Order: sequence, then C-alpha cells, then structure tokens
Amino acid sequence: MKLSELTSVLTAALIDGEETEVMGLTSDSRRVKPGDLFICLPGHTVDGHDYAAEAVKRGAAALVVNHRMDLPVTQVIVRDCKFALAALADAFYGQPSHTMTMIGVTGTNGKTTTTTLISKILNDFGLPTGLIGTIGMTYGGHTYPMSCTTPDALELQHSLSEMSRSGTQMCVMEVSSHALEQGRVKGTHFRTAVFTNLTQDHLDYHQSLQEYRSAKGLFFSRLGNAFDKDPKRRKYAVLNVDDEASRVFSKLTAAEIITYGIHHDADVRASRIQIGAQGTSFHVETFCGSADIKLKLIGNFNVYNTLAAITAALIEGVPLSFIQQSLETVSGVEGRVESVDEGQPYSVIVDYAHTPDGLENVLKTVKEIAAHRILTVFGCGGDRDRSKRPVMGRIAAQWSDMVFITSDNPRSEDPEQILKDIEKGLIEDNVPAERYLLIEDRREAIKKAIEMASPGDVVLIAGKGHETYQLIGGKVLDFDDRIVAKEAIRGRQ
Ligand SMILES: CC(=O)N[C@H]1[C@@H](OP(=O)(O)OP(=O)(O)OC[C@H]2O[C@@H](n3ccc(=O)[nH]c3=O)[C@H](O)[C@@H]2O)O[C@H](CO)[C@@H](O)[C@@H]1O[C@H](C)C(=O)N[C@@H](C)C(=O)N[C@H](CCC(=O)O)C(=O)O
Ligand SMILES: Nc1ncnc2c1ncn2[C@@H]1O[C@H](COP(=O)(O)OP(=O)(O)OP(=O)(O)O)[C@@H](O)[C@H]1O
Ligand SMILES: N[C@H](CCC[C@H](N)C(=O)O)C(=O)O
Ligand SMILES: [Mg+2]
Repeated sequence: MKLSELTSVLTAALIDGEETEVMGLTSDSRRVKPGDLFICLPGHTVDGHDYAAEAVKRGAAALVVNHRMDLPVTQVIVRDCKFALAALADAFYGQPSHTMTMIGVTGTNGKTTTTTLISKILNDFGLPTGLIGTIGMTYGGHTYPMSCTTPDALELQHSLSEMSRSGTQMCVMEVSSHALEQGRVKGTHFRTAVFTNLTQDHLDYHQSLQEYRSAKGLFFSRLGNAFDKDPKRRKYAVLNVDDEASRVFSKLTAAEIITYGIHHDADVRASRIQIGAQGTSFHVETFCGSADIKLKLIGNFNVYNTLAAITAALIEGVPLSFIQQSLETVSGVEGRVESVDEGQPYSVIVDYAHTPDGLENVLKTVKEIAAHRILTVFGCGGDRDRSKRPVMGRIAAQWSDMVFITSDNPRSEDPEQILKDIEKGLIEDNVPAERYLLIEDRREAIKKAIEMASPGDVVLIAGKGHETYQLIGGKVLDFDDRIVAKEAIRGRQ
C-alpha cells in the first residue's frame, strides 16, 4: 500500500519525505521487517521514539512520530501517535470491524463468561461468531493464543481481518480498562457495548476507582449514536442497573440504553432465582417476552452474566425461546467454577476469581452448595494492584474454614512478601493462626488442602482458572491448577 494512500486517514498529519510503499505496520522495533511503517509509541516504560533508529536499521520504510527525528527516512509527523496507530491499523487491514457486527463487553468481572455465552447463542443461531478475550481468539472452530485480554490496535485489527476473511459475521470481545485507556479499541466499530460490573481491581494502573471507572466510561462515551438512518448502524449500551456505575455511563452515551438486573426495574430482569450444586434456574422478563432459564452454571453472578448475554442476543434479533434452549446446553466456561472430579468424596473447584468481588462471589456460591467445610487456596498476582491483597485475605478467611495463602504469578516480586501482604488482612481481622497457612509453592498448597479435605468439604482453588503457567521472576513455568489438583487427589487415593 502507498504511504500517502494509507496516511490519507490522518487529517492533521505532516508528511516529510518521499512517497514509499508500506509492506506492514509495527510499533515494536524488535519486529520491524524491511518496508514496514514503524509507529513510535510513548509507553509506560519506554518511549518508542528511542527505538526509531533501530527500526530504520532493520529496514523501516517510514516512521510515524510526534516530532521530527534526525533519521534518513520519510516521517509522518502527528500530534498523537496512539490515535494514528489505531487509525492506520483500521485502514491498513481494510476496516474489518465494519464488515462484522461487533459486540464488546467491559467490567471488572464476568467479561470472559459473558462473551462466551453471547458467542455460544449467536453461533447456535447460525451466525458465525468469533470471540476475543482472556482465553484467546476463537473462530471457525479453532482457538489461537493472544497477547492480552484485549490486544493492541495492530494485533486486534489484523486478527479481525483474518476473522472477517474466514466468513465470520459477528465478533464478541472483552474490552479491558487498560485497552480503553491505551486506545487499543479506537478504530473498532462496536454496535453494542455491554457493562458487567465495577469493583476494585487494577489500582496499580488506574490511580483511583474513579479513574478506573472513567476508563470504562470511555467505552460508552465513544460508542456512537442511537439514531441512524441505517438500523444496522444504531448503537446500544447494555447496562447492569444494579451497579451504580451504570448511572454514570448512561449519562455519557448517545447510544440506546437497554438495562438488565435483578434488584431494580430493568428491561431484562431476573426473578425466582434458584441456585443449586448442579445449576441455576430463574425466570426472565424481557422486552421480547418472558421465559424460564435453566443453566448448568452456578452462582448468582452467573445470573447477571446470563442476563447481559440474553440482552445482547435479543438486540441481534435472536428469539427468546431460542436463547433459552441455547443456554441450557452451555456446559461451563473453562476455568470458571470448573469441577475437578476424580470420584473423590469431597468437591474440588478451580475458579478464576482474582479480585475481591470475584472471590467473595465465588465463595458465597460455594457456601450455598457446600455440605461441610470450605478450604480455599489462593494468592495474588505480583506487579499488580497491591491494595487488593489484604482485602482478598480478609474475604477468604471470612467465608472459608481454612485458607491456604499461596503464589499466583508473583512475576518480578518476592513471592513471600506477597503472601505476607495477604496475611495482613487476616491479622487485622484477628483470624486465629490455626485457620490459615502460608505455603509459597502452589503445588504444595493444593496438595495440603486436598490432604486435609473430608467428605462433604469443598476445596476452592482460586485465581488462575484456565491458566497453564506460573510466572516467577522472568520464568514461565508449566502449571495448571486442574492437573495439579487431579494429581493430588489421585496421590491421596
Ligand atoms: C501496563 C500495560 O498495559 N502495558 C502495555 C503497554 O506497555 P508499555 O506502555 O509499558 O510499553 P513500553 O514497554 O513502554 O513500550 C513503548 C513502545 O516502545 C516499543 N518498544 C519497546 C522496546 C523496544 O526494544 N522496542 C520498541 O519498539 C514498544 O513496542 C511500545 O510500542 O503496551 C504494550 C504494547 O501494546 C503491552 O504489551 C503492555 O501490556 C503488558 C504486557 C501487560 O501486562 N498488560 C496487562 C496489565 C493488560 O493489558 N491487562 C489487560 C487485562 C486486565 C483485566 O481486565 O483484567 C488486558 O487487556 O490484557
Ligand atoms: N458477574 C460477575 N460478578 C462478580 N464476579 C464474577 C462475575 N462473573 C464471574 N465472576 C468471578 O470472576 C471470575 C472471573 O470471571 P471472568 O473470567 O468471566 O471475568 P473477566 O472479567 O473476564 O476477568 P479478566 O479481567 O481477568 O479478564 C470468575 O471465575 C468468577 O469467580
Ligand atoms: N487480567 C488479570 C488476570 C489476573 C490473573 C491472576 N492469575 C494474576 O496473574 O494476577 C490481570 O492481568 O490482572
Ligand atoms: Mg477475561
């Protein structure tokens, strides 16, 4: 593609240098191939401008910069390189989000679950639907790994173009607060933006809960308009009425607002909720009739995730009776309240709860189904929100009979210190020392919990869900809670 053709999407750009052919786009100097356009991004750790010379050495055909650099290549000078990246990626890959119907889901918890439910319903309905999120990217029956829950604009637009080329008509994706703040989804045209909930997380990155909420709010303020001559271009904001952040988001958006919830009046509202060890049932009243929903998923929080999915599917014109049937056949979401069953007389559940609210919700659910004691194994990620550690410690102790505090991706931090940060919450709450153990090695912690389980007990292993690794120092070690738990159960038998 000619540079001038590509940069025509940038209104206020100054081109300094000769016309050139652009073979590819990249914002990482280590990945530059001859003929690439290198976009210099100011990051949180380093500034991409400092790597422009390396990019040129590797054969970059031109640079996108926010100030002219003393380098012998054509330069596109823009005010905002991140905006330019999003606009150029969208144009270079042929505006793939315009060729598919895009549904995005944001919120602290429930994004993976809700996106999985929406894509299941739409695929069952015969609409080929792709999925992008924490577990990876799925379309056409294959799953591909992704770098982040929400990939950066380049990886995203490239992935969307592949998806679209394969005949995928719709795409459901998780939209993280990091992505919104960094403009990773700028240039992606969503029809529907879904909000699950907002509770504490990522306070390492966003300075306060207000800033975190503002980042989420960007999804709704950027969404677009409810009124368009073409019904396909109308925008919808699907909001959880029981979460107070929805009131803020409803004021930010020009899209049509459709609400769901349990405790307040909503367009899609659940009642008569029954939660059991085998599944959940509830009645739903919607703007398209009512139905009784039966799920194999357990937990009150999954009622919310399901209501969000029902609302998004109704917007796409899927009949409620069809949605009801499709939901009945959802077997579960990988690593979310997933049972590890080796025929043992106690239950073992692996879950991805890694926030205070997530942990409290899953523990409340376990409490409802546990015949006897609850033994919880969990930790907190290194290089992530430190303030959530004692809070999660307190919650774990409040809802469990025995707590095993252990490692969950310590990354560059000292694992022992993370365990101590969690323990502070238990000490402040005067939790007796015999009710918890600090075991740095996660394998040992899981083994110990399983050894201590009696018939009727539930061992909850939280935080890593579907993850198949443990990040320690700079190392990525193989680790899967489900496999380790199975080995421990078999070892005990
Ligand atoms: C905090 C955060 O989000 N960081 C992301 C950010 O990194 P950064 O700003 O530090 O980038 P940087 O290292 O300063 O580099 C700046 C620029 O220089 C370039 N560079 C850098 C070095 C070099 O040698 N050459 C070079 O060209 C880089 O490619 C980049 O373009 O931009 C990078 C490129 O897009 C991301 O990979 C990186 O995500 C890191 C890996 C990460 O861990 N992110 C997590 C926190 C995250 O995004 N999580 C959310 C999920 C959260 C949730 O909802 O639970 C997600 O969406 O996954
Ligand atoms: N609606 C919800 N409200 C509160 N907690 C939830 C909700 N849905 C799921 N959870 C809990 O949070 C955990 C993570 O769920 P899920 O993976 O769906 O969330 P996510 O938002 O995608 O997380 P991430 O930010 O890591 O991508 C689950 O294992 C469960 O314990
Ligand atoms: N998307 C979340 C996942 C956390 C999962 C947990 N296992 C951890 O590593 O902290 C994050 O990046 O903060
Ligand atoms: Mg997720």
